[in-house]
Amino acid sequence: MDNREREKEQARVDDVEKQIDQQVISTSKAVEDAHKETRAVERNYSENASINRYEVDDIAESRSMIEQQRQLVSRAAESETILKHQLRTLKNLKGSPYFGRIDIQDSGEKDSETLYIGTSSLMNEDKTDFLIYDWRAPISGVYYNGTLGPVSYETPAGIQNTELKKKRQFTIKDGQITNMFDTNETVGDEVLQAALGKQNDQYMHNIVATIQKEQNDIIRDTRSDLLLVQGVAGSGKTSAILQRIAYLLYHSRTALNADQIVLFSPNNLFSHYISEVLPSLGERNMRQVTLEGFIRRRFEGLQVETLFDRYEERQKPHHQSRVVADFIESESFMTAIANYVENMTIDQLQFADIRFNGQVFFAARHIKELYRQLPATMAPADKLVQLKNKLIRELQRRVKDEAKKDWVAKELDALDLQQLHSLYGKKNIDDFKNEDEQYAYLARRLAKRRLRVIADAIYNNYFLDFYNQYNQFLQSVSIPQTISQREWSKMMLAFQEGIEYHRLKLMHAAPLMYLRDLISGTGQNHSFQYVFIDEMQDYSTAMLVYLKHAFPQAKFTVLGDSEQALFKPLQLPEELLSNLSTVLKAKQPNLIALRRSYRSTTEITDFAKALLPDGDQIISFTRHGKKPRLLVRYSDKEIQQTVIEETADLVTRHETVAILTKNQEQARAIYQQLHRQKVSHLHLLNKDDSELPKGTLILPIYLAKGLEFDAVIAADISAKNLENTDEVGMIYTMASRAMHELVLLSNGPVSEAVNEKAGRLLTIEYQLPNKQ
Ligand SMILES: Nc1ncnc2c1ncn2[C@@H]1O[C@H](COP(=O)(O)OP(=O)(O)OP(=O)(O)O)[C@@H](O)[C@H]1O
Repeated sequence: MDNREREKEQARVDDVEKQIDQQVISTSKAVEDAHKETRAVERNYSENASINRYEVDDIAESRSMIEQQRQLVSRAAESETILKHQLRTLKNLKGSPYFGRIDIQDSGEKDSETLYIGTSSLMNEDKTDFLIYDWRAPISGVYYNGTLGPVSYETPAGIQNTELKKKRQFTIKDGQITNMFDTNETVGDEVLQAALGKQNDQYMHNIVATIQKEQNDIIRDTRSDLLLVQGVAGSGKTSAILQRIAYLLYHSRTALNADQIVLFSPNNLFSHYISEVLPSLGERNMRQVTLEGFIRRRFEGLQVETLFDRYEERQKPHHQSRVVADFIESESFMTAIANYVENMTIDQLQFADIRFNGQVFFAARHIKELYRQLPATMAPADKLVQLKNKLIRELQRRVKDEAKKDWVAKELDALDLQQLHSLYGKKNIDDFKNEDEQYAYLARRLAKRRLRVIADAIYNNYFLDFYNQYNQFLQSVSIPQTISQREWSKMMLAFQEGIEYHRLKLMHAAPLMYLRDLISGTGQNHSFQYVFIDEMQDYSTAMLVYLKHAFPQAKFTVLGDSEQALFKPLQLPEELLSNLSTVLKAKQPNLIALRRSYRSTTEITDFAKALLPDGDQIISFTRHGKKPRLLVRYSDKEIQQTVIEETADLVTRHETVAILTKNQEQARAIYQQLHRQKVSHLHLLNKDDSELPKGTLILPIYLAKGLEFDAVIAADISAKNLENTDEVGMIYTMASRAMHELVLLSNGPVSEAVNEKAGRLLTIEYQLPNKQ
């Protein structure tokens, strides 16, 4: 491109930067004024709200005045928020105001129109012209999707046609164009290469400037109620869905807010890693939850096995039979639960005593009797509400009786002055005729206070024993022929024992939550509009059924890579979509496959894909680096020495070096070795960590899911070490975390997962066994 063109573009950038500067000044001033205004109306409001509180005549008048004032306060606060948001947007644009330009010509028009595309829209000061178009605006779709020539794009008014005459890409840094060229491709490889060649960062970056066509399809899909993204490691699944969230928020400003979107992320490290993407696009973060956090909140007081526990458990040679777990985690098991609840008789319902001070307060038999008195035709959930009302009324009556009991008298005697004072509430000693009246009052108050635990128990359905109920269900459900009665009984026993010790296996979580919700009519949240699930291969079908039940109004976007399933068999994407559509009751399912892998160098991706039987479908991105190395050692001592040497070498070139292990125990052992060597910036990560520091990180592979590092050392891929795991999935996942360099270590003979083809893509170094 000639220099004149570049100068013209630079002049435009200069001009836009100047306008941004001016708008930053005027908006900052406006923010300041708005803030003063908010403070003023707030002050006014609090003054008005405090006067006339006692004169009855004035109450109505002052109420309406206060309401008016309240509206003023909220309006003032709202305009302040909007201005602050504008200021943030301007600051985000500053320095790098846009990354794309399209020239389009509508039919019948003499001239073409030039539009510039950036992370958000910007108008000139007098609001007559768009200086920058938001990347999410309908017309911007053309930039990502179209090749030169006739193109169409979707608008709220329908499909529009136009002709794309030019597409230009820019890299602008600190207000200077550092790179610019015209292209006919989606986004030229050159810019993408530059973006991918950078060092890994503590936070994931947005990819607006370089979104690829298939990713754009994911981002702009607003029709599907189930969008399944099956993408190979490093293909930008996570990046694309975060952009998708930004897109959805932009397009439904009035109907959707960030609180109505929830992302199930694989672990806390990941949540932290992606937390800057949406703010960098001027949007608020959606809610994030890990499966563990979601379950923990629903089983208070119980220690539920986590995915991580389960990974560790499954590596042990004699873990529990998969057939039983597969059945419990299946859709048909959940259907059996629904049928069981629907046909349940009163006699099958498992009521429990509600106890107080070590004694039965409401006996299970009594509660059942109350339940029996309710109309048989009433829906179970309604019946439960009625039952609770009855119990609460009875509790209120019994407060009086309890107040006369000894324990109340004893407790009253033991109260200090301050406690006594608080017990009086609004009354004081002069309000009572005599001491008896005063005592009766205090006793009632105290009894009521203490019995609040019973009210809570009623409210929380503690009078139903869901564990026992589930146990009954396990006894009654018909089991498939593949499972022997012995295996089934063993599992039931383990379940009961677990409950005794307040422990629950993860496989029981979804069915138990479902059973509890269906009986109690609770647990559903209708306000969520979108649920995103990352690393879906970690979710059982039963859990997905439960999530659909828990978020009945939500559209689902589900991401996964079955190759990274560390313990599950592969499933074809189409088969998966069909299963998921049933499970999630989808009417408009859609499947998008991502085959191009962006994260790693060509050499690393080529090795990783050679491990897979159907790896040929993966397309490596052309960005070259060193061949991955395989270092084979034959003793613990030598392998330890190699870890130390390789780490020392890699940290000279990279900011983050991750040593990935099979499990936490091995991670801890390596940490101790390196710690003794005084390796600096050394971090051992575990599942409760939520920050991703720079330096040398040691972590088990299941915690590295979704993350990426400049360099990776796979600590031990020997056949012996990876026994009892899905060796291919394990090595594939480890290798695909590396952006620039990969070193594989093996203590003894290498796992057979590294087949001949994969082996040829490595630089292999053997150190012969030490014969001493
Ligand atoms: N269009 C793009 N432009 C620039 N970078 C991209 C693009 N797509 C993906 N990347 C980069 O590739 C890397 C991998 O992306 P991401 O983590 O979203 O992939 P993923 O499919 O979720 O990976 P995995 O399943 O292995 O965790 C990230 O560094 C991301 O920034």
